[in-house]
Order: sequence, then C-alpha cells, then structure tokens
Amino acid sequence: MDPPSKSWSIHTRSEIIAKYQILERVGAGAYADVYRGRRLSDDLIVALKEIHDYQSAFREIDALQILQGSPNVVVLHEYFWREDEDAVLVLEFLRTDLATVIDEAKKKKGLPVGEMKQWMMQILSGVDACHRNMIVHRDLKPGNLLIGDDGILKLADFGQARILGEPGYDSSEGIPQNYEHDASSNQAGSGNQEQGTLLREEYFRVLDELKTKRSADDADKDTNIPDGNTSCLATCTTSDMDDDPLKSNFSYEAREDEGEEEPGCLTSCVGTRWFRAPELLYGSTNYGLEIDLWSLGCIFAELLTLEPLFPGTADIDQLSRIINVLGNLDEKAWPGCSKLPDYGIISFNKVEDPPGLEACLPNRSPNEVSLVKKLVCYDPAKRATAMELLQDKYFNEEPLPVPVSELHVPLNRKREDENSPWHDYNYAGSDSDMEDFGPVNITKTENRD
Ligand SMILES: Nc1ncnc2c1ncn2[C@@H]1O[C@H](COP(=O)(O)OP(=O)(O)OP(=O)(O)O)[C@@H](O)[C@H]1O
Repeated sequence: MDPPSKSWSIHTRSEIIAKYQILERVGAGAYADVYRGRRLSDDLIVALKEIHDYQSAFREIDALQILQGSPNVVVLHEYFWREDEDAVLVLEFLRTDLATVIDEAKKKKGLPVGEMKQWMMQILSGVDACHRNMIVHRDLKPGNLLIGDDGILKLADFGQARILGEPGYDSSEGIPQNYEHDASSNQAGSGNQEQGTLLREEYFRVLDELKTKRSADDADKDTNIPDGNTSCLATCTTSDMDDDPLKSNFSYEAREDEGEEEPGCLTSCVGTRWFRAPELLYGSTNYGLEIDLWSLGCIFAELLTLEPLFPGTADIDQLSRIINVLGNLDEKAWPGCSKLPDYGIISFNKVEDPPGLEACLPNRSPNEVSLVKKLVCYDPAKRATAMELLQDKYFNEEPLPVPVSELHVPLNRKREDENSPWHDYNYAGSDSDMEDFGPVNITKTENRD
C-alpha cells in the first residue's frame, strides 16, 4: 500500500458533509486542524478534528475509545478514516481551556482558591482515569485541558498518548480496534463498529511505511517553532538537531523510530518543554505514567502563581531552570538517575543552596506548596499518583472546592500565538537550542559513543 495522500481539506469529504455542516476553523495544532461543526440530524455543535498524521490519529482514537465514559475526558462521538484520507474525529465541542482561565485570572489578579481546587480536582480525575487504564497522556498542559460551558474540564489531545503494558508495555496494544482499511467502505469507526478491523501485522506494516514517509517529510522541513509551550512533536525536527551543538544528545527522530520497533522503548521527544519531566529531558526511553505527574505539578504551580513554573527557552535551559530550583540531579536525589541516556553528557555546575519550590510559590499556603512538591520531584517513584492526590487534605480544608456550577468559565479561548510570552521569540527565527536562553552554568563533556 502506498503511503496515504493527504486531503488537507475536510470540505471535500462527502461522507462527512453528508452528516455535518462544517463551520469555522477553531484551532490548529502540530498535526491537526480543528473545525466547529453542526450535526445535521439534531443541530448538535461538535468539534471536527482533522489529523494529518497517522500515528497521532491511531493514538488519539485508541486512547479515547478506552476512556469513553470518563467524565473528565473529551467525548469522541465517532470518527471517519479512509485509507487515502486523513482521520477526522468528531469530538464534543469545548469552548475554552485552562490556559484561558489562567490568562483571565492574571488580568483579574487572581483565581479564588475554591475555584482553583475545583479545577485541580477535575484534572486529577481525568488523569486518574487515564492512569487506571495505563494510558500515559504525554502532553498535559493547560491548553490541552478543555472546558465546556458547564464548567466541566476534560483532558484532550491524546495524539501523543500511549498505552503501557505490564511490566513492559507491548507496543502492539496501541492498535485502534475499529480502524477501517477497506476503501470500499465509506466510514471508519463509530466506536462499536465491528467490520473492517485491521490486523496487528497490517497495522505495523502500515505504520512502518508511514514512519519512513514521515522521516522523509521531516527532512524536508525547514521551519521550526522553538516554543516551550508547543508540543514537542511540533518542535522536534531534523533542523533542531542540526543546529544543536549537543546534537548527539538530542537525536529525537532516531529515537522515535528505534523506540517504536522495540517493545519496551518509548521516545523521549514527547510533550511540551515547560511541562516535560526531567527523565525525558535526559533522554529516557523507559519512563512511565509518572511523566504526566510531573506535568501535573507544573500545571498546579501555574494555577497557584498564574505564571509557568519552568518556562525554559530550550531543552538545556529547561533542565537548568529545574536544577537551579530543586538542586543538582544526583544519585541521592534519584537513585539510578546516572543511568539516564544523556546524564553523563552535560554536567551542570553545583547549585550550592537550591531555594526549593517554596521560592517559586511565594505567598502560597504550606499545603499548596506540599501539593506541588509531591509531584515536582526528581524521583518518579516518589511522585504522588492522581488517585492519592484526590484524597489530599488540601482539598478537604477551607476554602473547599466550589461546585462546578459556580466556576467562572471564560467566554472565549485565549489566542495563544498572540499572548504567549514567547510570541516574539518564536518568530525571531532562532532554531538553536543553545541560543537565547538565560544564564546557565553548563559544561559540555565529551560525546557519547
Ligand atoms: N473538542 C474540541 N472543542 C473545541 N476546540 C478544540 C477541541 N479540540 C481541539 N480544539 C482546538 O483545536 C486546537 C488544536 O487541537 P489539538 O491540540 O487537539 O491538536 P494537536 O495538533 O494535537 O495539537 P498539539 O500541537 O498541541 O499537539 C486546540 O488548541 C483547541 O483550540
């Protein structure tokens, strides 16, 4: 089978326009365009997500099918996917997101604690649903936590999600059960459709072809947005590596391919830099659900201060910011960390007296600081689970979480490209991982073999 040609236009898809009126485009991500749509049968407003990347589509459909019924995960109504077309997911339409809540709170100089707790509990409930199903989201950030008019927050954008097995995951578990590959059939999947299930062998064959094609596509790319608030898959290109003076450390694309072929390996190039766990920054390929818990800690800290916790401008700057707060990463802080693939490559100067997370959370209560500390810690095994945090005393002390109906839901969505503190930076044209980041004491040691 030839790699699928991309339609790039949902408007030409007869099977979709027979059922939905396509309204305006409401968003675009690394590999997707999202439109507001209206279901003709009952006027239901939906989001139509056209995904231009096969792997992201497989992952998103697979994870969402497993998580359907979880109150804090976006609803997948149905999806369309023909062999030669992009997948189009029909999702419930959610007008705003947590990034907008934070942005509005900043303008109003604060977020009431009772509201903040309610947002946090909903996030924890969504993450708990994922982790109970051994699904690691891998791109948790405020912009991927969507919010409906009713104040219900839902985890979205599962394009980087993976299903982990026990004890080492079997990558073949990431197969969508209802993928329709018969071009004669006019629709691919509506959650419970049985016909057209793709065999595992066929799935991996198709995936291999696509990865080969994607590598070729990536080699052609010459644009890069070095935005720490943008998903890694959007920022990792071959041009990143070419410009990176430590390029032997950051061979992300190579890792993605290697990792997919060997069960038990995962790519370290996932997520969004500001929310990326240290094990990913050090190149780990056998991490677990805990990477989401680190991201969660960064999101909670941002809710508490209304500023990103570690707004790194490059991967090394990201690590430097973490180390400058938590102290150096060593065997004492996380036994086994020296085995991380990139651990020996860059050594940071000794941080003599790290200020700790308290310094990043001024004027916050001890229980609030403690909540963040339970998540933002080096040793992944020490990070509290979402389930544990739902029982945290913080949520049972005054002021209690407000009911969902009392949450202030913003009317619109923040236009990230305009409001991002890195907006100007993004368009300054710098791709280099070593340019433009703040003062950082690093020493480059010799390359790995
Ligand atoms: N269910 C939805 N309802 C309303 N808008 C949505 C919905 N899903 C996505 N969007 C909008 O579309 C944008 C892009 O969607 P999404 O983040 O899922 O795409 P992506 O390509 O996977 O993104 P990323 O680059 O973050 O990986 C979102 O930021 C949001 O503005």
